[in-house]
Amino acid sequence: MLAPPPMLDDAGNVKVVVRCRAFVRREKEKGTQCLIRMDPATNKTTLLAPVEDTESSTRRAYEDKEFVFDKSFWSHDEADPYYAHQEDVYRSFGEEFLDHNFNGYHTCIFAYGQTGSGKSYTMMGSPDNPGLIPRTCEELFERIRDEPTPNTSYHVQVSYFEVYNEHVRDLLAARTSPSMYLKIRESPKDGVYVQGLTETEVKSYADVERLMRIGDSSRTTASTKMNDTSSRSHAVFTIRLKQITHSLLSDETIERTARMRLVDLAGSERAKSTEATGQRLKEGGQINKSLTTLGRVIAALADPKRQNSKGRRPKEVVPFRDSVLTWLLKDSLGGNSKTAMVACIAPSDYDETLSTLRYADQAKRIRTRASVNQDCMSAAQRDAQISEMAEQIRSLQVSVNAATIRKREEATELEEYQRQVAMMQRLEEENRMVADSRIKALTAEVEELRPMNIALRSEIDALRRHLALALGELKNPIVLPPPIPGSPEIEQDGFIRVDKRGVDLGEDGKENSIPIHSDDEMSGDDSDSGYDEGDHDELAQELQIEAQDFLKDLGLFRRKVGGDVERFGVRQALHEIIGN
Ligand SMILES: Nc1ncnc2c1ncn2[C@@H]1O[C@H](COP(=O)(O)OP(=O)(O)OP(=O)(O)O)[C@@H](O)[C@H]1O
Repeated sequence: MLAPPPMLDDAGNVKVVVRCRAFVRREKEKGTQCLIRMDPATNKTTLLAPVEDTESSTRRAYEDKEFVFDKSFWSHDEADPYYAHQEDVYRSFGEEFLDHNFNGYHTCIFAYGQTGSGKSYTMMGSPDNPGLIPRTCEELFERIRDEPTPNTSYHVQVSYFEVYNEHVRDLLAARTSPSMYLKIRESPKDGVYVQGLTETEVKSYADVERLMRIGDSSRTTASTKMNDTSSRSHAVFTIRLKQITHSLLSDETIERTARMRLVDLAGSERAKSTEATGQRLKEGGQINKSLTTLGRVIAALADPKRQNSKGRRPKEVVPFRDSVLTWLLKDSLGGNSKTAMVACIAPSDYDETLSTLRYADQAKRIRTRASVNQDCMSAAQRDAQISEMAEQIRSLQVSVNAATIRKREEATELEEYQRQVAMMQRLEEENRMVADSRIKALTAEVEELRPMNIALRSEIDALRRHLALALGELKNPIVLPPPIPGSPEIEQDGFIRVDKRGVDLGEDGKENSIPIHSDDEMSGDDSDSGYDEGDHDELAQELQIEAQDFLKDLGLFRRKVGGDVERFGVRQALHEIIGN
């Protein structure tokens, strides 16, 4: 059978208890006066005005202050019959809060007080005197073992983190350098949570003890004037209890999830008392800042105007987000949680103790509205949920597979691309090398052919000059003086036999070169001479045409040589020409 059905929505005030510790060695040595009186019967706590210090220059009027809380734990004098041991504190309300968890409520217990006032002692304690956290965990497993609800399976998870200098650090994760800080997120379903926090499944109290040791050794502590092992951070230990009960009668499944938050806050401190400097002073500043924000949150939540707003939106916005601590405790202080505050006080410090008691007095006016975190599901609904989840898993599997294939394809494509790029680079390099060697070969060839080219040019020039002369001679023939009679060189027919310097002389009367006449003959009737001016011009014209053709051919020849040199290189061009 399931546990008796709890009230599903339970509004109630934050439970506030106060605990006064014993003198520590430092206080005993100083012979410090005890300023606290407690009446366990009425739960009244009185802060006594200190006996005036006659030597002090500042004269201040102190007065006794009285406060009533849900419980006053007198842990000052062990000989006192009302002395509150660790066990008493746990039995008084720790046990009750564990009941709430088994009923499906979220709970939160936080210890508040000045530095060295006994918060860590109350929450964690020592191996000989375990505090609220180990006792709660131990009893949780005892109950699961000894009084299990029939047809119920239990799942317990533990997480442990600290808020140090406004950063969240996982105390169950291996320490890193530099420290790895976690982000805070908020969702409509889960409320405020720490993203990526280690949540370890635990099966026994021994498992929890091991995790507590790991977390405690990782926590940031330091020695100050007020406390040898002062916590420099707020530590949040969370237990998540899930109970799944299946009723065979109705074939229904009931799932209850409860979260227990056990918070050991860093102590408020005055730099003057702790004599902190450097890093310790900075830490102290951050601690005080977050505790001041917690004070403002408590004041806003405790405001009677807010309490009476009855569903209307209260005017003042609670500054939860002003510090990491208050943001994380948003649910515990102002929402779905049953919450308790343990105000720890030192017996001797009037101002600090008064501040703590005022804080606690305000907190007791805060009302929270806790509800049972329970899901009830019929077999049909459960089956539907299972098949819906199976479908979701299937579609996720498909997208994971597709992503894997895509990734693989992308990798192959990338490989191919890189291969192609490398090949292109290789080809480019080879091309460059080929071009280099061609340039070298061409340069050598050009150098080799240069003298031949020069010789050809000069030959062409000579030919051109020669031609020009020949043309000039044809246009303006040389007129020789009339022959001297009796000269052996002049023949009867009036023709000159040209001597060795010019044309072959033809004794035999064979054809010689151009006939040359005397002036007289030329000026007279020339019909008999067989040669006249008209013939001359004709011949000149023919020669000129021939010469022009020759020049044209020469031009064509040069262009062809130029083209071939361009196409085949000099040597090949020459081959071409010679071949032709
Ligand atoms: N109820 C108690 N009985 C005996 N000794 C106690 C008690 N409470 C605290 N002490 C001792 O007082 C000293 C300071 O306590 P503790 O470290 O718990 O203070 P704290 O409030 O956590 O300090 P801080 O804020 O600097 O971390 C410790 O030596 C602790 O053993």
